[in-house]
Amino acid sequence: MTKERLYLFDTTLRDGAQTSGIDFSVNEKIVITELLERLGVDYIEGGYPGANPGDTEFFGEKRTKQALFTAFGMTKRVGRSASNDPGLQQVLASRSDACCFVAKAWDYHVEIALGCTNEENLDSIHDTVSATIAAGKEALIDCEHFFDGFKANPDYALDCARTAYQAGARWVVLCDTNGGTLPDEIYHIVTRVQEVVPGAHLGIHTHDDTGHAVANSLAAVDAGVRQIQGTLNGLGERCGNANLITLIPTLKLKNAFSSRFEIGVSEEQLKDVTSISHAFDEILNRSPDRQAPYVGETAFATKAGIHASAILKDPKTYEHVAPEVVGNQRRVLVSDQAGKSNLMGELARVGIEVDKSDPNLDRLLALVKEREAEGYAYEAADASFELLARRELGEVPRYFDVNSFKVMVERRFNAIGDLITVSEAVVKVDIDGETRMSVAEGNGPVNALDMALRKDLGKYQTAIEGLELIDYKVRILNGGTGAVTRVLIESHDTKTQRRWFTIGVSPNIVDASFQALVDSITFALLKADLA
Ligand SMILES: CC(=O)SCCNC(=O)CCNC(=O)[C@H](O)C(C)(C)COP(=O)(O)OP(=O)(O)OC[C@H]1O[C@@H](n2cnc3c(N)ncnc32)[C@H](O)[C@@H]1OP(=O)(O)O
Ligand SMILES: CC(=O)C(=O)O
Repeated sequence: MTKERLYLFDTTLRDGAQTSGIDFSVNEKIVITELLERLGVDYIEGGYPGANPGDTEFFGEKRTKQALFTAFGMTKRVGRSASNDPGLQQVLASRSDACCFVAKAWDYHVEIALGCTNEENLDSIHDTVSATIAAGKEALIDCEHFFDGFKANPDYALDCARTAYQAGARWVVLCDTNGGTLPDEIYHIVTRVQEVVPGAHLGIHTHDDTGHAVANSLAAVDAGVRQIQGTLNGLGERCGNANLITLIPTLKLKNAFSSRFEIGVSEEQLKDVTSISHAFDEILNRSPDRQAPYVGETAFATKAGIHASAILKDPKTYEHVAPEVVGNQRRVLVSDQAGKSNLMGELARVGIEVDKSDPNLDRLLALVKEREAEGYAYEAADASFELLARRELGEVPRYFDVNSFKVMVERRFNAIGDLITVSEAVVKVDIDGETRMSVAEGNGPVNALDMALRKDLGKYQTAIEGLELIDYKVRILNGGTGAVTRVLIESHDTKTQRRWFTIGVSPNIVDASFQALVDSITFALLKADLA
C-alpha cells in the first residue's frame, strides 16, 4: 500500500514565542532553525515580520535550506485593499517561501474583535490568499477558533474554510485556539469540513489546555487532515501547542500511523530526537522534563524490582518501543523498590559485571535499602551509587581522608561600612600520611567548603582541575525535630564533559552537603583512575 505524505509544520518560533517568559533573540532563532532542519520538519514558521524588530530582521534573509521558510501575519484589515495594508505587505515582502495568515473563523470574533460583517471577513480571507499567491508564495490560512466557531455557527466556519481553499490556499489550517476541544469533537468536525475542503489541503493546530493537544492532532489526522502544526517540547501560548517531539516518534513508530503515513523525518533523524529536545531546553535555559514521553530521562527508567527482573530477561516486557530508536537509553534504577535485577542492571551500566548468586550483591542490596530508609535516594545520585557499590567490592582507593572541617558564617560591616555576610571554611585532609590544611572564602558556607576542599589535594590536583558544581538541591525529609536534610549535588567536568550526581544525608545541612562534596571529588578521582 502506498503511504500518504503527512506534513509537519513547526511554529516554535511563532506560537512558541508567545509563551510567557520566552523571548528569542535573532541568534537563538537561527540556532533553533538549525535544530528544526536537523529534525526534518517541512515548514518552519519563523515569526511575524513587521510585528517587532527581531522578527523583521530574521526575515531579512532566507534562513532555511530544506524546510519552507514561513512568515506569519493576519489577514488584510477591513476597509483597505491588500496592496494598501502595510502590515500585510511587510509579511509578503519578507524573504519567506510561504505565508501563513490568521483569519477569524468564528462569527462572534468577527463581530467583537474585528467589528465588521461576516462578508467583509470572507473578502479579507479571499484577498489575502490572492495577494500571497500573486507575490509568488505558498498561501496558508490559520482558521482561528475554528472548532468553537463551528460549534456556534457551522455554516459560517465552513464558509471561511471554503473561501480560503477556493482562493487557492495550499493549506487551510483548523485551529483549536482556546484549546478546549476534545478528540472526539475534533474527529467529528474535521470529517464535516471535508465536505468543503479535501483532507489533502487541511491542517490542524492544537493547544494543550486540556492536555489533549497531541491526541487532538492524531484524531484530526485519523479524520483526514494531512498537515500537523506543533512546536519543540510543546512550547506555545498558555499551556503550549501540540508537542512535535512526542508526535514524531508516534507517527514513525506506531503502526496505526506508520503503516499509512510517511513523514519527512528519517530513522536516523528519529534517533536525534532526544538530543534535539534537550538541546532546545539548553537554549531556553531550563531543565528537560524528566518524564517527557520518548525523550525524558525517565521515559525508559525502571524502578520496581519485578519490572527490572523481567527487563533484564527481555526489555520488551516493559518497554513500548526500544529507547535507542529515539536516541534515549534504558535505565534500571536502584532504590528501596529494587531487587537484585535492578542492581545488576545498574552495575552493568557502569561496567561492573556481577553474578546473581554473588553474596556481594545481597550485601549491597541490603545496604542500599538501609541507606534509603535513612533518606538517601540513589536513583537520583548515580555517582554516589557507583561509589557505594565499588567500595563494597573493594574497588575504591582511599585517595584522601578528611581529618576535620570547620565553617564559619559572619555578618559584619566591611571597611567602607556596607553590611556583608562572609563564609569561611577550613578543611584538613590526610594524603599519604601528610595533613594538608586549606582555608577558603565562598559566597555561602557550602561554596566555601567546596573551595577549601579542592584547594590543595596534592598529587590529585590535576585530576580535579575541570571540576565544577553546577546544581545544588536541598530537601527536608521529615518535619519537626526529627528532620533530616538530603542534599543533591550535580557536578560537571569541563575536560571530559561528564556530569554526575552525588548525595549526602544528615540532620545537619552542612554535614549533608559536605558528604555530597566529598563523593563528587572522589568520583572525579575514580573516573580519572579508570580512564
Ligand atoms: C491565535 C494567535 O495566536 S494569532 C497570533 C497572535 N500573535 C500576536 O499577536 C503577536 C504579534 N502581534 C503584534 O505584535 C501586534 O498585535 C501587531 C503588530 C500584529 C498589531 O499591533 P496593533 O496594530 O497595535 O494592534 P493590536 O495588537 O492592538 O490589535 C490587533 C488588531 O488586529 C485586528 N485583527 C486581529 N486579527 C485579525 C485578523 N485575522 N485579520 C485582520 N485583522 C485582525 C484586531 O481587530 C485589532 O484591530 P484594531 O486595532 O483595529 O482593534
Ligand atoms: C493561529 C493560532 O496560533 C491559533 O489559532 O491558535
